[in-house]
Amino acid sequence: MSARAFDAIIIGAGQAGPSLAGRLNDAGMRVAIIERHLVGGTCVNTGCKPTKTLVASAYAVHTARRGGDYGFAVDGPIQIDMPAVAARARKVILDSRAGNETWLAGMTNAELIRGHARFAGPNTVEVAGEQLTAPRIFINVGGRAVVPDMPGLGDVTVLTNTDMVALEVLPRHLVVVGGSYIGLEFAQMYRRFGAEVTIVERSDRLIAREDPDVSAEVRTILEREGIAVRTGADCIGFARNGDEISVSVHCDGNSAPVIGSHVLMAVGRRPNTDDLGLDAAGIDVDARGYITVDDRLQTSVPGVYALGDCNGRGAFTHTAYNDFEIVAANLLDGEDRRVTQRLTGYALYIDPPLGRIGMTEAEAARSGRRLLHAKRAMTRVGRAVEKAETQGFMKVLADADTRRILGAAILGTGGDEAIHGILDMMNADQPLDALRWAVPIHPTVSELIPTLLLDLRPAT
Ligand SMILES: Cc1cc2nc3c(=O)[nH]c(=O)nc-3n(C[C@H](O)[C@H](O)[C@H](O)COP(=O)(O)OP(=O)(O)OC[C@H]3O[C@@H](n4cnc5c(N)ncnc54)[C@H](O)[C@@H]3O)c2cc1C
Ligand SMILES: NC(=O)c1ccc[n+]([C@@H]2O[C@H](COP(=O)([O-])OP(=O)(O)OC[C@H]3O[C@@H](n4cnc5c(N)ncnc54)[C@H](O)[C@@H]3O)[C@@H](O)[C@H]2O)c1
Repeated sequence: MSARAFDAIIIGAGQAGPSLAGRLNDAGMRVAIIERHLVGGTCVNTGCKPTKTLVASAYAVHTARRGGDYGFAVDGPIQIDMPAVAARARKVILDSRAGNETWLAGMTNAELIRGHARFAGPNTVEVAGEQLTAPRIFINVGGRAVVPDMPGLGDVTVLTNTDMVALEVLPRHLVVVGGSYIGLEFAQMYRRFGAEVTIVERSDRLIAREDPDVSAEVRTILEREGIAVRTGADCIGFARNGDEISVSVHCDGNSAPVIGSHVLMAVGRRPNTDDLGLDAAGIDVDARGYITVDDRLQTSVPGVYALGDCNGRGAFTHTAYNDFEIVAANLLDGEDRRVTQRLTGYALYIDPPLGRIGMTEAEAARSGRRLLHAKRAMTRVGRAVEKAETQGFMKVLADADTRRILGAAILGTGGDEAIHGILDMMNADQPLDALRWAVPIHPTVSELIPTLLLDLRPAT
């Protein structure tokens, strides 16, 4: 087997790899970046980008159906052209992927190598019949959908996010197993495209990592659109039912199974670390297969780093990108950036979206702090009223002694954007009082953030 030496090897061209290749390339290092499938990884090809494109199509359809709320009528039922909807998502994927490929091709010191990479030793990776060596290796291999061994699964065909973003037909009835980010986003968009939709969730509430009032409001929003929600599903199993699939939900024997034409499995993701030869390099993983890293993202082997979803320290595009920023700043800019300095915000892209940052109420209560709390319904937000999008609420939690915000949720129109006002304040480590004289723009959702902070009262 031939061997080549590089200054750095990057495994995976997802959300951290290409940006890191760019910085190392600019620093004059000879870089190999290895990709076994599609440049851009999950976010570009089967995750954020196609789903948010589909969410936008579904929003447009939904708004058209609500014409009466805005003073217009559409002549006849709204016709959905699913191949055209899918083609729009495909174009966004292909443009983004091509942009990434062109960017990589323009890096004069970096070489994109196509193939599956596997460690042969601490400094050695095998790919496409070659051995590559480098003193620094960066693992950015991401993850994939979990399809657990559930009763009857071998007898039916189920879909994952990868299949869903390429679907060109409208399911008669989509059964979504898993009521968290992936499940909820697909459930609402397919309901809006016209499918019957049932969500089957094992926990006793949807998106169970959030506070119970968030879960309850999300459920109300989805049920209002005609989505059936079956929580506390203790007996999920699958069987063929003619051309369709029967999904059992409860063990009690009284509740009917759901008969669906399509089933989406959205019960979590697992890291792509099982076929990477990590043993050959002595790189440690945890019980769930995530690569163990220190605060600067170095693995158990000096010189080998793990970035993005595969290190279990984040599960978002912005956390993968921030991993790149941390590693690049430490290696190239003489900084000392650490992952524990990161405040992770995120959004759930149902409509209206949920913007989130910091602690939930349960986490804040466990912290033992004296808490302040404020909540405001979106019916009391002028911008939401004007847009006729008044579902949801915004709420904030603060520490009564330090007067720092601990966490916030904005479940409402523009919540994914407005949450940044709070996110930025938390990052700047400013007290609540810093917003006392802020003059936000009217009419916005953000303009209610200072008002919300003035409403803070001791939590009961
Ligand atoms: C349906 C869905 C919607 C999402 N929506 C959002 C969202 O709205 N916002 C958000 O922040 N996040 C979202 N995410 C999460 C986001 O996509 C991931 O957090 C992000 O892509 C992680 O980036 P990464 O670089 O760690 O891995 P990835 O993007 O998965 O990239 C890893 C790359 O490594 C390659 N690879 C793996 N193993 C090897 C190997 N042995 N050799 C060579 N190459 C290899 C893979 O082919 C892949 O290209 C979503 C995810 C899904 C599934
Ligand atoms: N908007 C976003 O930023 C966004 C969107 C989609 C995905 N993502 C990322 O993708 C990751 C995965 O999302 P996800 O929704 O697949 O997973 P998840 O881990 O967030 O939720 C999995 C859900 O499935 C349920 N579940 C787990 N095992 C089950 C089983 N055996 N049977 C029945 N139900 C079961 C859980 O109770 C949970 O509700 C997220 O962590 C997120 O970071 C982010």
